[in-house]
Amino acid sequence: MTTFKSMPVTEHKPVLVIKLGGSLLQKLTSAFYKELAQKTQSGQRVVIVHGGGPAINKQLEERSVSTTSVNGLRVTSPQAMEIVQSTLAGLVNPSLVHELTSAGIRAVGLNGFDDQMLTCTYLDQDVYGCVGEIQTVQTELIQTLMQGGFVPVLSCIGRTKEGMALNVNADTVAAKTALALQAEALLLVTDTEGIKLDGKTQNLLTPEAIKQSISSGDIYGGMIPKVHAAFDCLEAGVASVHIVGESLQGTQISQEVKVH
Ligand SMILES: Nc1ncnc2c1ncn2[C@@H]1O[C@H](COP(=O)(O)OP(=O)(O)O)[C@@H](O)[C@H]1O
Ligand SMILES: CC(=O)N[C@@H](CCC(=O)OP(=O)(O)O)C(=O)O
Repeated sequence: MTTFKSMPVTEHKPVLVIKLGGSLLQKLTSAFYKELAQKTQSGQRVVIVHGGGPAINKQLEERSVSTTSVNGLRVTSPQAMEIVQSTLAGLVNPSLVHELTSAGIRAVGLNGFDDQMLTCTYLDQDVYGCVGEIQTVQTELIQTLMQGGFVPVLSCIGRTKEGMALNVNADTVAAKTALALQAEALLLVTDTEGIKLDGKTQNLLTPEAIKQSISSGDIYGGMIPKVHAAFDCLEAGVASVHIVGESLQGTQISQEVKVH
């Protein structure tokens, strides 16, 4: 059961949580950053959560450390965890913050250790090693930064109460953060323009249809943590969840199929 600690709400401005997948971080165009800058400069509150799977793979390979994946999650040994942490917090996060600030966005890099933001337990140490299950999202720092006009940029490193770093899938961090902030919308931005079935991007899918496509193997791998993140949010009241490409076009996941 995840608990959320947040500030007493004095003003409730809508928040948009945008998760940038590692698969597209290197490929983001200046048009994308410009659009994001326009959103933030118009007063939209934005929190960015990022992954970095390909960058982690590169660093692991350079150090000859191999990892496997179970249910779309990286099985993370203590040795791999050091590389995950140093890659996400030391390379990917500063590089993204640089791109954002260059586009005029007042971005501030964070990870789950900052003000004890993401407190985790081990998901299942025997199966996954150093992978975290988020127990608490402390939003006070994020809220304070947004009130000051900054854009928090959060990498998906969690911490145990004892101060051990744990690897958390970035889609899950984005979903839990959206829930804690009672965000109006969650955008999971990835390298494909939404969920494709039979080669076609689906504009709208229900959780039921997605579960069937997972069983049939039409939704697999890195898409699985994304759709689970979407289900968690929809169940808990984040009204709008989208899996999109860089153009911000793609698939909306909704309990209801709209009839036009
Ligand atoms: N039905 C599907 N439609 C689109 N992509 C899918 C589907 N099922 C699995 N995928 C895979 O999910 C990938 C996106 O997940 P992932 O690589 O983890 O991205 P990110 O780094 O953005 O989190 C796509 O590139 C694609 O290979
Ligand atoms: C536990 C787990 O799988 N963690 C992910 C964290 C990075 C991530 O989620 O990056 P993407 O956005 O590129 O998928 C990993 O080690 O790859």
